[in-house]
Amino acid sequence: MCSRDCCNNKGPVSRTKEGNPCEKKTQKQESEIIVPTPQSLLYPYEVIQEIADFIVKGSGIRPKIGIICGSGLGSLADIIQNPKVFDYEKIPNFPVSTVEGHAGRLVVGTLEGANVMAMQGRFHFYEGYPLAKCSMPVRVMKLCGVEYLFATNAAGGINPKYAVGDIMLMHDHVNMLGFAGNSPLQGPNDPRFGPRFPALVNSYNKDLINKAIEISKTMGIESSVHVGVYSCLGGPTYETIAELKALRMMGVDAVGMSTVHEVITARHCDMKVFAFSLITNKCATEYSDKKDDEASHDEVMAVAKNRQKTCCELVSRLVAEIQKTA
Ligand SMILES: O=P(O)(O)O[C@@H]1C[C@H](O)[C@@H](CO)O1
Ligand SMILES: Nc1nc2[nH]cnc2c(=O)[nH]1
Repeated sequence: MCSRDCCNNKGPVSRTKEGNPCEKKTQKQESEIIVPTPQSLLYPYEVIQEIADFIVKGSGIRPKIGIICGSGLGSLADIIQNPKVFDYEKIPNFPVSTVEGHAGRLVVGTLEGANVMAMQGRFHFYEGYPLAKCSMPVRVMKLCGVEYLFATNAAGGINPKYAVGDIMLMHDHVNMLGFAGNSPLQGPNDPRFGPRFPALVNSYNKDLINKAIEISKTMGIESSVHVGVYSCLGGPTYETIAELKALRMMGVDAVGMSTVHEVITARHCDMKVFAFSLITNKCATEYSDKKDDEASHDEVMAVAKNRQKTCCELVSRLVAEIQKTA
């Protein structure tokens, strides 16, 4: 609210580059101008290092594989042996999870003999966090020693061949937030993390995709496992029919609200990436009055709960493969 008697503006005073137009500019006011912090400066290297040291010292483990649990897939962290659990609130400079199905804990331990750390709860853009904050834990993983990122998510299936409960191994993405000029790497680049202009072709490790396909055959689930393209939108709304049609025309097979900025951050610091979507709902691409066509978080959570055993087995077996060849 503007406090000047001369002013009729009773709304919130917005501090733009030009300042409040109804106040005379003074020297002091110039210094009050708020310039948004570039995303890359939100978590400087030293802060990430501090968080990583806290986790490595606190757990006594240097993890090689980092796992991000998607909505309703927190059980991927429950299978970790000898777990050392860190609540996000207790980790210095860590955000908190605000979404149902994302517990807000970091679990460090072993899986199939490999040292791993898992985020039971990720951060989303729609929670109000900038992308660099959403993907900051990936950099923490890197400085903890992580070489492989496993990112999982719940997603809507746009490809008409996909059924609810299927798994889509991600082999590429369409970065819709990036199209709009938003990136976790926006701002000055710190070369200790990676290069100014990272390439993203081959972001999704082909060997790991092939291994996962082989594993799906031994598990007898190969007919419900696909390889496809994921796209991340800002959320929290699910998509309109027109948006889904447009995404399908662009070659997108599954749509969600996460993962892409984590993958960008991981590739920037040269981590090997494996990612999959659990198809929790089918996205309608034609107009109809059916209530069934409406996505809901309850459905997402219920399907994830039903399929968590399969997802856990796929992840454990792939970790075992990596450990075997280490
Ligand atoms: O964290 P993920 O991407 O798995 O969660 C998806 C996107 C939203 O957070 C939520 C919507 O139901 O599921
Ligand atoms: N954007 C988006 N995210 C999801 N997460 C789970 N299902 C969906 C969906 O249909 N759309």
